Amino acid sequence: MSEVIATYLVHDAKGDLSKKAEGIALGLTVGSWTDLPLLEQEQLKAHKGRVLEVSQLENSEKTNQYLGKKVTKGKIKIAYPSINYSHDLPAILTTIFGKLSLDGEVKLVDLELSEDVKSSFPGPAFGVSGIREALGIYNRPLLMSIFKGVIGRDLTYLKDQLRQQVLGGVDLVKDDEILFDNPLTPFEDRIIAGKEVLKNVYEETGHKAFYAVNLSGKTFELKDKAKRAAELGANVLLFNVFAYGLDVLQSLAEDPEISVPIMAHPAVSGASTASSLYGFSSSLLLGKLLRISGADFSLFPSPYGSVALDRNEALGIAENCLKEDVFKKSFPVPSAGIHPGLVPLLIQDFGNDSVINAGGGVHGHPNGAIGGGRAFRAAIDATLKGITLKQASTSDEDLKLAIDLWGAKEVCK
Ligand SMILES: CCCC(=O)/C(O)=C/OP(=O)(O)O
Ligand SMILES: [Mg+2]
Repeated sequence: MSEVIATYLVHDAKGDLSKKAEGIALGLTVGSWTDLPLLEQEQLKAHKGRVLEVSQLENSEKTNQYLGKKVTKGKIKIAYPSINYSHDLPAILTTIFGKLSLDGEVKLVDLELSEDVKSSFPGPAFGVSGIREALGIYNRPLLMSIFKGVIGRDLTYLKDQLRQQVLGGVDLVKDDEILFDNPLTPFEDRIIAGKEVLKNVYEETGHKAFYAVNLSGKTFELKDKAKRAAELGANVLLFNVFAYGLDVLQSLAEDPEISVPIMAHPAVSGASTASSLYGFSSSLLLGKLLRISGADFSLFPSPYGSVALDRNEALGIAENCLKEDVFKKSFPVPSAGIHPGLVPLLIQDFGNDSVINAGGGVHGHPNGAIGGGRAFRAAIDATLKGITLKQASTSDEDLKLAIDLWGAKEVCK
């Protein structure tokens, strides 16, 4: 069947979940049903939403108190025939969660696309395998650092900070998502300067690294900027997807002239995902929908960082990034407040096909960004060898300084 199946989490005051489900299925497709003449019912059958599942879940009294009413919590699955909409996310989301997103305690927690609908989406152009091949790294998580304190600084400062980070052994360096086009470090100049620094470090040390430059500006300027970035040899485009929209990401990812990996930043997405009663699940928005729309990397708050995400949600994002599908896998990038002492947890939870991402955890190291990068690399190496960080720190000063400063969350084997 050519359709999209939506799964909703609902908290319904009327208490009749089946009636609510039927109301949604009809209301978002053919409107009223039973009072239609039989002939019309026959004609509209192909367009009617179908309720696939209704299950009541255990509700908490806390939710009733919060809402000031007794509600019934439930999971509802509804199939929407793809004949009703064009196979793009704006149409699909408007159909399955347009008016409904405004109608009380309803959260969209999953979307399943039939194979023919999936064929309208690009998925990651490079994916985990393509990024690994480009970097020549196959058997460990990637390590990424983040420019910090570059706003108001010039290109010389940016180049030096990039050099320090890469000399520490990181595989990628990303712009912070709040660094936009600006007169001191313009977008194109950052790409050119970044390539120069990365080339110099590679020639000096043999260490290869990529720079993810923040693609920003007005929506209708993005494509030309991205094409220019590709011409200049940009390694990766960082993109604040949710300040623009998933369909804008897709338009960049599927453009053959923009053959550059895209790194999706979750900025602004918290407005849509933070509530347990409304909006989207993080695993759907930051995992599945970013992947089908073409993100090669998906950044999200880790379960133990400075803006911690619920652990199951964070694991759900990673699962949706990596599960076998027609699309290439996208790299999950648990982030925010990450330091070398968290590496065992990160590898336990997210495995090798992930990117360990840190700003303060690199720049805040007593030996600077070089020490921070080296501490992370030592932590990754130790963890993959089954050695505790404490053990490893006896022979690695940078790692010792990091866990003395930030602690270490060892994972008992
Ligand atoms: C979830 C995105 C994290 C991010 O953008 C960022 O800049 C993290 O910085 P640190 O928390 O690692 O300093
Ligand atoms: Mg940031």
